[in-house]
Amino acid sequence: MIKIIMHGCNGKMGQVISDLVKADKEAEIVAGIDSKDSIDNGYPVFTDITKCDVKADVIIDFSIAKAVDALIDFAIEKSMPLVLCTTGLSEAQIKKVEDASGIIPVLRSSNMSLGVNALVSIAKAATEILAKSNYDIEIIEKHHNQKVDAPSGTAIMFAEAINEVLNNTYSYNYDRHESNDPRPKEEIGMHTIRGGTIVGEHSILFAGQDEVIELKHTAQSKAIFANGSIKAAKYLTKKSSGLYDMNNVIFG
Ligand SMILES: NC(=O)C1=CN([C@@H]2O[C@H](COP(=O)(O)OP(=O)(O)OC[C@H]3O[C@@H](n4cnc5c(N)ncnc54)[C@H](OP(=O)(O)O)[C@@H]3O)[C@@H](O)[C@H]2O)C=CC1
Ligand SMILES: O=C(O)C1=N[C@H](C(=O)O)C[C@H](O)C1
Repeated sequence: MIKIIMHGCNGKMGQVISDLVKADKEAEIVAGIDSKDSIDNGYPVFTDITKCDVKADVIIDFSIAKAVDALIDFAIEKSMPLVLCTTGLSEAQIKKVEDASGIIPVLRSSNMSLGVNALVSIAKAATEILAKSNYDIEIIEKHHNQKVDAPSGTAIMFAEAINEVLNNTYSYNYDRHESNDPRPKEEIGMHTIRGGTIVGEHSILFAGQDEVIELKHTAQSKAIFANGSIKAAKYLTKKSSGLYDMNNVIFG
């Protein structure tokens, strides 16, 4: 039975995970950390991370970027593996994550679903063929109206994977609201839509002469991310220090 600390336990993802773990015979949440102790979760909730003294095997995090520095310090101090799912991290925070992975196991992924991680590989293969044939690449992401970061972590993950195939020669153009020129070839357009309760949609458009190919992933519930994070937590408890992602969990 693995013992989990849920960071961001009262949020939308924290609550989905709390419900799923109740039915999981191999895992239990032993404590939560959040900004307020406003929900009866059946486990203790700490509003100050430095006061959390509960022993656990792993931390799952779905919170907010500004909480991540203290979270990393806590995970290192307690020598606890960390599954880091919060998006919108700064470059300095990403560096801090990398440094932390020299001390503890850290799994960071902007999308915990099997489908998105499979689509990243498909998008890379498509880029090999289509970018060389002068297709333009645009990424469109849609999310609910409560999301605070833009573009989504997943959109950035797609862009970085595609750009890696292109030897990192493409730049990113966000929404083009100030553009007066035709589109240069070597850019990836990034577009954000926010509305209602959209769980998460990501499209990668390859637009060529008189034809368009669209790769699309639609999240139909938050359970796909929650289940991925629980699998990742189980995986990480068996690992030594290092930086992991969902490819390690899904594809071995
Ligand atoms: N990697 C993935 O697959 C996925 C990643 N995400 C990412 O996860 C994050 C959370 O998403 P979601 O659950 O929808 O967001 P929510 O806003 O619903 O939940 C975040 C929770 O974190 C709490 N919080 C705020 N400050 C702190 C703090 N200092 N310490 C601990 N908790 C704190 C918030 O409290 P309060 O409301 O009071 O501020 C809230 O309860 C986002 O960055 C999102 O993009 C989401 C889905 C999938
Ligand atoms: O905030 C969300 O909801 C989601 N955030 C992640 C992101 O920024 O990519 C993953 C998922 O799309 C849902």
